[in-house]
Formats: sequence, C-alpha cells, structure tokens
Amino acid sequence: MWWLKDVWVIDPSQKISASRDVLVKGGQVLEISSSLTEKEVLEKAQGESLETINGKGKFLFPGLIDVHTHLREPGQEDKEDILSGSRAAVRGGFTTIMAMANTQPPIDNRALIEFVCRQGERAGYAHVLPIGTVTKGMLGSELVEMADMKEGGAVAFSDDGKNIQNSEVMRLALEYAKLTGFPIISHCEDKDLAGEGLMRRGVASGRMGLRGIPASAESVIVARDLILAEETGGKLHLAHISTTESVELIRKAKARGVDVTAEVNPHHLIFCDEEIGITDTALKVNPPLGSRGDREALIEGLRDGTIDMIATDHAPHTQAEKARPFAEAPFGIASLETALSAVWQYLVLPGRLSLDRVIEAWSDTPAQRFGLPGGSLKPGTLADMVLFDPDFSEVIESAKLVSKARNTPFLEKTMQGFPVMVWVEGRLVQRDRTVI
Ligand SMILES: NC(=O)N[C@@H](CC(=O)O)C(=O)O
Ligand SMILES: [Zn+2]
Ligand SMILES: [Zn+2]
Repeated sequence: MWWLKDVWVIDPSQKISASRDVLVKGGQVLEISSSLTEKEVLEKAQGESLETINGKGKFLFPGLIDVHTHLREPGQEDKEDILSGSRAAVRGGFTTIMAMANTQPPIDNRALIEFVCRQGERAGYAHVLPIGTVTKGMLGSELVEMADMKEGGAVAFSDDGKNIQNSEVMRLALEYAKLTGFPIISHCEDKDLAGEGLMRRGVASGRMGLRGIPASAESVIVARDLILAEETGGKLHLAHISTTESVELIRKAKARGVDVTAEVNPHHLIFCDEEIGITDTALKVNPPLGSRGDREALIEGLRDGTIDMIATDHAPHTQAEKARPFAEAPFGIASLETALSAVWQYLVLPGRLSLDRVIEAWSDTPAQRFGLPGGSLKPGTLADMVLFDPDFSEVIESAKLVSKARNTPFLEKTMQGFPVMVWVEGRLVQRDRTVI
C-alpha cells in the first residue's frame, strides 16, 4: 500500500486541485482525504506493507494519456519499438499512449492491431492502445474493416503522416466512424499546397531560402473535414493543429455543434519558425512550426477549450537520418520524455497556462473522447498516476534517454519540473527518473 501525504492533487475528473492524502491499495486508488492519521492508515492497510511518501511541494495527478505517439513497430525498430517507446512514455509521465498506425506495414487489419496490443502488454509499461489506419495500406482509397479492428482493440482510426486527399473517402470514413463510435483522427495537409515545402512559408522561410509550406495547406483541410463531420455526424479529431485559421475554424464549428475535438503539440506552443536554424533538423516537424501569432492563437485556443487536448506527436527518427541536410532530414520531434517538462517550464511557470488546464487536456479529456480507462484518480479506479516535482532539474543527456531517438530540441539543455514517480495500475514503474 502507498500513502502519499500532503501532496497537491490535481484531478480535473473530480474537480480536485488541493492538498490531500492519497492511499493506493491493490493497484487501485483507495481514498483521497484531506488528511489521515497513521493509525487510520495502518488499519486500512490490514497488515499489507506500507510505503509512505512525503508529497509536500509536489503534485499528484492522473497518468497522462497521449493520443498521438509514433512507436515505429513493426518495421522501423531502429527508430523506436513498442518496448522502448512505452518505457520513454512512463519516464515522461504518460501511462497510456495511443500508437499511430503509420508503421511498416501500416496497422490496417485486425491481426496487426492485436500484435500492437500484445507487444504493449508484453512490454508492461504504459498501456499501449493501437490506432488503425483509415485506408488499406494508407493508400487513401479503400477503407479498412473498422468494426473488425475495433473488436481487435483499435481505439481510433487515422492515416496520420498522410492526408486523406480524396474527400469522398474522408466522408465515407466519417460515416463509418459513426458505427464504431470512434473518432477519425485527421492529419490535415493538402498535398498539393504543401508541395515539397520544408518549413512554414513566411518571412523566416524567405530569409532561409527554404521552400515553404503555406498555412492554408493545413487550414483548407481543416475546413473540409469540419464540413464533412457536420454533414455526416461522424466524430472527428484533428491532429497537431498549428495555424491561427485552423483554431478559428474549429471555434466556429464547435459553436455550430460539430462533433469535433482537436489537439496541439507542445512544440507548436513553445517554438516558432523564427527559431529554426539551417542545422536545426530537430525542429523540422510536420506540420511545421508556425509564426509567433500562430503560437499565441494556439495557446489561446487551448485556454478557452477550442483546442481540447495536448498530444506529443512523438516522432522518433535515427540520428543518422536527422544528421542529413535540412532538406533531406525526416520530419518529426521525439518528445515523450521532455514534453511535460517543456510545457511546465515554458508555459505553466511563465503563467501562460495553468497546470490544472494542462492536466485536464492531457488526461481527463482524452479519456472521455476516446472512451479509455484512466485519466482519473476516482477511488476504485486503477492507480495510473504521476508524482511531479516542480523543482527537480535535469540535463537532457543522450545517455539518460530511454527512447531510442535523440531528435529533441532539448538535447543538452537543462530543464526543470519532472515526474519523479510513476505508477501503472498501482505498480511503480519509474522512480527518481529511472524506469524500473
Ligand atoms: N509529425 C511528424 O513530423 N512526423 C510524423 C508524421 C505525422 O505526425 O504526420 C512521423 O511519423 O514521423
Ligand atoms: Zn500527422
Ligand atoms: Zn503524427
């Protein structure tokens, strides 16, 4: 049994943000009280061994749920695999991750869905929940067997990495999504508008002489998908929103009652295109980093609920790939191990976002939207939880990262605010930054 004393509990699912004592027994949250005496706790332990943690100055919240993680297995295990990715997840404070389907081969049938589930269970760290592709082979034309894949354990469908260019295919996918009850996760990027662009089109891309991707490449597809979701009544989730226009379109669609949710990635809330240097391939990401104005619009959107969730879009790549010239390096940032700390340091500490809002957007809301367990510390629920120390600082060193990837803009930087204990179903899986 665990007794977390005098810890600041943030649990948006129960509207708790207060100093509390928390008891965990048999893998479950037993009780959250204003304070407990040793006698009371020992009685409740009924002879079970007890570990007491002084939580003063620390936060306890539900294990974070990341709805957008690339784990690269099967097929590209040199970048990441399900074991290394799920270890990176718990090191970063995530107890549930939704695995994207753009593996090799893509997760487009029930057998592959079951494979990802099995590998996740075998790894035994974060819960790994597979996303299936929308179209067979991610080729954008023929829909997968969604109902069958749902039976196998799929929790959502997405061709992420690629846009579904054919609007009729997208419309049909949303129509079918109504039957499964699961959202279609859309990677909004008009292929022709994006062209061979490398970063956001604007003053910065002009100065660097790099081919730009216009903001409209994202926003026109956001507009299309919102119209199709409204027409079909299907559930839509928009991945990695990065432009001011997209935020505005979502705000208006929500006001009309469209069944849409949206996510934003930490890097789009923290960085902007002006910060990219020609050798900074770690900041080469899709969608590309936007302008300062976009960054402000995204923060405002997350604050007012237009954007519902934060998600990492953890996109691991090898060092050799990212060592290529900017034009040839792959898009993506590996972020499971640094995302929470980055949000704490760059957004919560300066007062741009409250920690309560961050936790809601990264636990309760994803659980609700995708119908997942977790995201709550209600008594009786499995104890997936994070103890966060706002004062713990650490240099992001290659040797300490448990992900196979090193493509993070925070490498060699000192960061502050980290999860120092993480439990999955009441089992301690990370302590003092070391995965157990
Ligand atoms: N975000 C990225 O830059 N890359 C992702 C694909 C994606 O999320 O669209 C990847 O799979 O590497
Ligand atoms: Zn994407
Ligand atoms: Zn992605």
